[in-house]
Amino acid sequence: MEKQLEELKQQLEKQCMINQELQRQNKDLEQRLQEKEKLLQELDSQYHDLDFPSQSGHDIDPEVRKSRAAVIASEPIPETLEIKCMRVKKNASETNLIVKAIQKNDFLSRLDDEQTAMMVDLLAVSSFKPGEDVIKEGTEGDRMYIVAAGELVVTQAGRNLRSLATGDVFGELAILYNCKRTATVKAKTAVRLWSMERQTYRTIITNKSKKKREQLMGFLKTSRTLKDLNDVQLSKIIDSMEEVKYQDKDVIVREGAEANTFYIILKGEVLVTKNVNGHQKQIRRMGKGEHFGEQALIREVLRTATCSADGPVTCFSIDKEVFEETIPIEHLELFDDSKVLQEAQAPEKTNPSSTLRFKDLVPVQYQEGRYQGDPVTLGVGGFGRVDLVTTLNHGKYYAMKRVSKKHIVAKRQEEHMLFEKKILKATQCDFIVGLHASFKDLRYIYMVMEFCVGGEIWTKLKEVGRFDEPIAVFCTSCVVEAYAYLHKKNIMYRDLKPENLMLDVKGYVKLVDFGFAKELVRGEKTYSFVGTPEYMAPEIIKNQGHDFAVDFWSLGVLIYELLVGSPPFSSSEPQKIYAKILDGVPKYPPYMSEAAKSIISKLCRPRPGQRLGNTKNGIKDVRNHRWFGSMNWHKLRVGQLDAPTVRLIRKGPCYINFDRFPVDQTKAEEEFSGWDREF
Ligand SMILES: Nc1ncnc2c1ncn2[C@@H]1O[C@H](COP(=O)(O)OP(=O)(O)OP(=O)(O)O)[C@@H](O)[C@H]1O
Ligand SMILES: Nc1nc2c(ncn2[C@@H]2O[C@@H]3COP(=O)(O)O[C@H]3[C@H]2O)c(=O)[nH]1
Ligand SMILES: Nc1nc2c(ncn2[C@@H]2O[C@@H]3COP(=O)(O)O[C@H]3[C@H]2O)c(=O)[nH]1
Repeated sequence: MEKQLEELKQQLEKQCMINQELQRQNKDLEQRLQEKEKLLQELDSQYHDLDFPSQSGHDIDPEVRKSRAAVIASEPIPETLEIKCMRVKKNASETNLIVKAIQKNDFLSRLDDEQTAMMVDLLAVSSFKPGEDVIKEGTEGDRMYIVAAGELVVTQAGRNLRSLATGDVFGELAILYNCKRTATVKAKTAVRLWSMERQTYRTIITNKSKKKREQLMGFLKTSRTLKDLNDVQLSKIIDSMEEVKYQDKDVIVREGAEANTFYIILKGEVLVTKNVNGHQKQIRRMGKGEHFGEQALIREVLRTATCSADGPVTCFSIDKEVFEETIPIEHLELFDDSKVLQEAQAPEKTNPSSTLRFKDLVPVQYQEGRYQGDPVTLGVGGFGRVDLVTTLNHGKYYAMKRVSKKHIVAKRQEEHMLFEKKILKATQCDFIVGLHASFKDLRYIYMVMEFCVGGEIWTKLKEVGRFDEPIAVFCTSCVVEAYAYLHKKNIMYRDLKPENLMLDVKGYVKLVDFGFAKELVRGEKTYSFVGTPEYMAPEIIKNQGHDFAVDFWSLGVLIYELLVGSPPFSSSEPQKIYAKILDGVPKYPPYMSEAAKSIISKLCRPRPGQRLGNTKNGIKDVRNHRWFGSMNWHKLRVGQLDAPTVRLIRKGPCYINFDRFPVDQTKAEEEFSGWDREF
């Protein structure tokens, strides 16, 4: 027995030693693997522009595809607001708590003083008993909260994440749009909360921004110097102006100094004095709506008087340089791209919609692989699915977008859908996907588009990491031409991102997905919250009203993402993305060229009026930027340039440049409300 035990012990010891040796070998192997991976990564980063993976499209479960979804706040903004909630007067310590909470929150702290003050004023109070849910994971959010007193717990899928206490902010993204709640927040003790509904927030901010613009317009119209400018030009000046604050006795303008800025007083009073025999003599006192320093905008003069703040003063100011970039002083005309655009439109395409019948379209099937025999799906977006179809008789391929009518109604996207079709139908541009026909039945609406065989720029970018400069320049140039065409027709695109750029057979880039495009009268603003978080301009996030300038902001973001592989303002949490955008300073990697940095920083200027593309020469200034080097815009327009993007396109079955999607087993419900009568 003892001998057996001894043998067993020896065997165990032997086994232990073997295990240890195996563990050591494993560790060695792991280390070698890591080293190999690192080497591969290094090689990959050195040769990313040359290498191209040889395998065909990946199998994709639509749930896990990591392209970025656009967001939208779809409620209409009423002109006036009846505040349903209990508006509570706050005492000093409550105000202090709220302001501190806002200041320590990533996103809210970027709002301006006026918006913060308004928030303090409008927060309503609510109470919850221990155990009650304040927020339920997965539901749609409609308000944000600040903890006034008590303790709460945050859980996600039943897992405890953290506790929240007095002064903590939660659910703040919901004041921007109807996002899904990412966690459950439950009262642990009895709690008192400050809360603000999105509808309240957006209505107040929007109406305030509108009023402010109207007021500034009124102020500018009283200026004799600016009297010859029309509303569109005045609106552009407002877009370029910056708010500046002064304290009591601050000298804003000093007599005899060089002059280069024009001011409008928004708040407070300004004293105008002049030096008379060595003494400062007061000439006048100016107040809200009055302006000074306008001489500087038209002629080289030294300041003729001193203007100083009498108490705290807020002004809206514009520098001479910026003013001249915004409005051509010599001849006050807006840019005219009509000649260029006439060239861009040629040659005209014929619209074959009359010959295309729904019953003649058949799905194309995968010819090999896991999904062999299944219909080919080219893409799945937030609203629809795009399938590859062909015609029975002449074998042409089309991309057919199919969207559930019920889903459109549920998401209140009826108008957007009708507009998307209207725009695509009216569009004849080589840089915008062509629409051949549209159909509808009880469950779906369908749009039959030209098939962009080269796939998404987004997929190509993920495959190679980042683009070399010639490819990025080429892709961006195509977008610039699409913009020139759309803006000329007074259409903003509003959803630029690599996911919405497709390659045609020649490697030319086309814009797809016009779900967020909108027609806008020049000089007017729109106040909806739309776009993809990473690509959103600061004025959209701040609900200040936006226009065509948002497309130039997103162009800057696109150039950055094409060259770097990820966008300049990014995070896994949308509120952090918005905070970064409002900070507005992208970090440029060392390998980025000076020309690229220059064009990105000019396109991503926070003030829309100062943005390249939106200044006095319009889109011509973008085309003329040195980053485009010797781009031959004419050859590009007529399709005579060799596209450097062709080397990104794989050869093989027609779906080889697309990810593969499993067949859609679901069937949308029927929808009878009739919104699609005009579709
Ligand atoms: N003309 C086309 N040719 C080839 N593929 C296309 C075409 N149009 C769309 N696709 C593919 O289908 C995907 C979804 O299309 P689209 O973006 O129009 O749908 P959506 O539901 O409106 O998406 P989103 O969520 O961006 O609003 C695209 O990203 C692309 O991969
Ligand atoms: N998802 C998540 N939410 C948290 C966490 N800590 C606090 N919260 C808050 O819980 C809230 C749940 O609803 P939201 O997704 O609107 O916003 C969430 C956050 O404000 C956390 O660690 N993860
Ligand atoms: N010289 C002068 N400037 C005035 C008077 N009232 C207001 N101002 C403003 O004071 C500003 C001082 O700088 P500017 O000379 O550029 O433009 C001047 C006017 O806009 C006035 O009576 N005389």
